[in-house]
Amino acid sequence: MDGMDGMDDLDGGPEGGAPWKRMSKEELENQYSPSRWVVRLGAEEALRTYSQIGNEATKRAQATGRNLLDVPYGDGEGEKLDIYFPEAVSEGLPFLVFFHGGYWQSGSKDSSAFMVGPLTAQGVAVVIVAYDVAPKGTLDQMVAQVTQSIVFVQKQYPGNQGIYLCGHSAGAHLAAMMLLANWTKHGVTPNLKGFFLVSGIYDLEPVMHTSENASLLTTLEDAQRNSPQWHLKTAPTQPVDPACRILVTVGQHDSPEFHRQSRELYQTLRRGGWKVSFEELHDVDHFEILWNLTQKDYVLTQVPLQETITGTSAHSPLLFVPLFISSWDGSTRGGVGSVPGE
Ligand SMILES: N[C@@H](CC(=O)c1ccccc1NC=O)C(=O)O
Repeated sequence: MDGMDGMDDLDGGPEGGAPWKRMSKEELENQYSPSRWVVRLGAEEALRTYSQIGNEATKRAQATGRNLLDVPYGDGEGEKLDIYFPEAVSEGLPFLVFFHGGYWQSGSKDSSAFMVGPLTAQGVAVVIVAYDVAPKGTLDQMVAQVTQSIVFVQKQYPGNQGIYLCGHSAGAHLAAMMLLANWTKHGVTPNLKGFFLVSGIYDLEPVMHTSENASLLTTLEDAQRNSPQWHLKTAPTQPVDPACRILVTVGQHDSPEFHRQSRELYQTLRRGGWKVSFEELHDVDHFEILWNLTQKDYVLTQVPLQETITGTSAHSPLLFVPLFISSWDGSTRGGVGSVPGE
């Protein structure tokens, strides 16, 4: 079940120092440019397709279901969220709250409703959160906004059947930062039941050294303060709800650095006592991993698998899991950090 011991030391490794520290500037740049690793499209085309699929999914979601759009969760202009409800009215709904990616400097809630169709069809309310990307927002502000959005959902829907956080890429970083949140400060403890962390970055130090993102993080202190991997390693946290689960996923075609980031977060969380699973998703890149979430069929066809992996009821938003593993062909299960039956 383990098999990964000895691989999780951020500053360890046979030659000493994290692997990225031995990379040339160009190599580091390459490792942290997800679009350079796509296999079926060119980089530009992949980014364009990603926006297009996100836009279309959002238009569809807004036109077909019950929703509340541009709901303010704070006083700031950018502090808005969209809520998409399932058709069946129910007292206590599970909520999936999604944070988009875009390297903390692009992306928007208006093109990120990828998973709304399949999840609302399964009885899950989906919340897509906007936050102030750079240069308007700093990382500290984005983390504060995301925290506030979750507090808002809990206060607005105190009878919810669980809040499940999902983030992609930079959004997975923001979701993972919520593992460290001090909720008592906010006067409410959200009913957090699960985290779905998709192709995220959890140690921000290497990002400091990439051109595109240098403006986000100017000091090592900024990077560490905003690195869930760093905090969880030095001061492990505990879930408020012991049943809370975490799924850390990365696409097969994500870069080796993205793989390392996910694996190391998984290992640190496992050591800290969290109920965490790791999945490398077969034959998907950094963007396709999210496109798959628009595909309703996967939910319906993979229910038995979902039961196996999560051990939860068929009406749980962990139906998300089968979406993630939609292209699973049997050969990647049980691979690197996966914890069968957990
Ligand atoms: N300039 C980046 C863009 C990028 O990383 C990205 C784009 C859309 C959604 C998520 C992304 N990555 C992490 O947040 C790239 O080379 O792919």
